[in-house]
This record gives sequence, C-alpha cells and structure tokens, in this order.
Amino acid sequence: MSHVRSAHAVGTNKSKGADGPSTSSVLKGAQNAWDLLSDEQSRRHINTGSADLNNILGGGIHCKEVTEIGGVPGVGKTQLGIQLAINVQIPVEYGGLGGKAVYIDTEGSFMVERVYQIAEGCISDILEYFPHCHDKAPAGQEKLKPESFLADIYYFRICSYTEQIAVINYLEKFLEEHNDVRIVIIDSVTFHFRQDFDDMALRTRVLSGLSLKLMKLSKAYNLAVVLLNQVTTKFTEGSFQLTLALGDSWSHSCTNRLILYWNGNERYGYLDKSPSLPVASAPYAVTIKGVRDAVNSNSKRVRVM
Ligand SMILES: Nc1ncnc2c1ncn2[C@@H]1O[C@H](COP(=O)(O)OP(=O)(O)OP(=O)(O)O)[C@@H](O)[C@H]1O
Repeated sequence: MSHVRSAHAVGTNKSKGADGPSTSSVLKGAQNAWDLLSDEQSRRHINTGSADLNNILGGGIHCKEVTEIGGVPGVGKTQLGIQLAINVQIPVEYGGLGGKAVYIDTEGSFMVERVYQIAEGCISDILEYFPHCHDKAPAGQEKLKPESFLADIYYFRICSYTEQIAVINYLEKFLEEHNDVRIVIIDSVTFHFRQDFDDMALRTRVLSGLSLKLMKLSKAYNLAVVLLNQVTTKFTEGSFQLTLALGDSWSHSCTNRLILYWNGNERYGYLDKSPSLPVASAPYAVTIKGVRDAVNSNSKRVRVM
C-alpha cells in the first residue's frame, strides 16, 4: 500500500514533517486506484442461496460493505438473513468463506429450528454438488453438521434501542476477539428506533452514526454488514407509497440496497442502490431448504417500489 505525502499534513499541529509518524498515521489509509481495483477484484461474496439474486448483486453479498435489505412483512428478509448466516460458513474447500456470523435480533424473529433446517438444506446441497466430499478427512466432515453451523452463529437478542447502541459499540471488541466473523446481520435495524424514539432528528443522527461505525467495521474486519429493514407507508403525490423505514433520512448509510417485494405470488429482489452495478431485479423463492432460485428464474427488469 502506498503512502501519500500531501498538503493533508499542513496545519496539523502535532505533525513532525512529511515523514513524521503523525503524518503517516493520518494518511495510513491512502491507496492508489490500482490497489483499489485489485482489492475490489479479490473481494469475497456471500452466496444468498439464489443464483439469480447473486447475479444482480455481482456475486452475492459483498464483504467490506454495508447492504440494506428491505421489504414488507413476510417477504423473506429474516429467511435471507438466516441463509446468509449459514452460507457464510460454507467451508473454503466447497467454495465458501469458512467464516462465522453475528446475528443481532431486535424483533425475536430468529427461529432456531428454522436455522437448523436451513443448515441441513445447505449441507444437502454441498453433498449434492460435491459427491466425493465423503472422502474428505474426518475434520472436514465434522464441519458439515447442522450443529457446527449453529455453533458458529453468535446470537445477540436486543430488547431496546439502548441495548442495540451498546451492542454495536461493543462489536469492535468482539470482532477483535473473533476475527473469523465474516458477516454481521441486524434484524431489523430500525425496529426499536421506530417504536421508542420520539425525537426524529436525533433518531436519524444516532442511526446514521451507528451505520457509519458499521461501515468502518466492515472494512477493518473484512466482513459484510447486512441491515434488514422494514417498510412503511408514506403519503406522496396524493397517494400512499411503500418506502423503507427511515428511507430518505439515512439512505447514505449503506453501500448497497436490495428491496424484496412480491410480484403476484412470486418473490423478487430489486437492487435499488449499488456503487458499481446496474439496477436489476430477479425472482427468488423461500423453500423448506431456505432461499433458492424461483422455479421461473429468468431475471426481469421490473420495479414495484
Ligand atoms: N420452512 C419453510 N418452508 C417454506 N417457506 C417458509 C418456511 N419458513 C418460512 N417460510 C416463508 O418465509 C416467510 C416468512 O419470511 P420472513 O420471516 O423472512 O419474513 P420477513 O420479511 O422477515 O417478515 P417480518 O418483517 O415480519 O419479520 C413465511 O411467510 C413463509 O412464506
């Protein structure tokens, strides 16, 4: 990584000159565009379980970025959150990241029986795609047990916004001690803030601050941050429209935004915001095994919200 000498150091009282320690610490993060491209290309993705969703997301949920996933109740946000907590653990030898997950549950929607079922679904797919994995060493086989997948999800149940702030503030220390965590999921990020927080301006500032912190953590610890969010109705141009909770006020707080919606009886994901990918939508399904491709899996470009 190259260090850049620039006017940045000028005016820094404690600066000991261009080569001084304070200058290099201020500019420690500077990279050239070539470094950035290499970094981007080596960046890992977490499989959503649906090839079509992965496709519109440019490979899956990106590490080192914050992705907001919103949608109406029942559309499958929690299912996708659980699926990601499982899929992040797919061992490296089977094309996964072999990481661990942090699941911060604010609504009490994390059903552990369902997590077990989704882990079983993931394992059965691995066994189907890698029929010779039975030949692997016993240690490798040990990993392919639902119990092991469940054991590698660190679960935090949050019952108020103060607890949520406290846990997010504590997260950095936790991640220092658990450096194999590759995804942090918050389900849902706005729930307690919508219920109990009266001062709207302060609420937006607090949430934006938390989100900024999560963005920094995602980069520092090379992990994906996924913020599940609810939708709410907003009265604009003479009609009620669905919009993500706190949508406009903190839309800068995430790098990517995926909106899940119904189109008739089919579930779709719509990539609404990305710094490098076109807007696109694709169908997906929630099956007994978890999130998978829809039976009709031709991606379409439609927008519902
Ligand atoms: N075992 C299963 N097999 C098939 N589909 C399931 C199974 N379990 C849950 N689902 C589907 O997932 C839906 C619930 O999705 P989920 O809980 O992720 O919704 P959500 O978007 O998080 O909603 P909310 O905002 O209320 O939390 C159910 O309505 C059902 O359609």
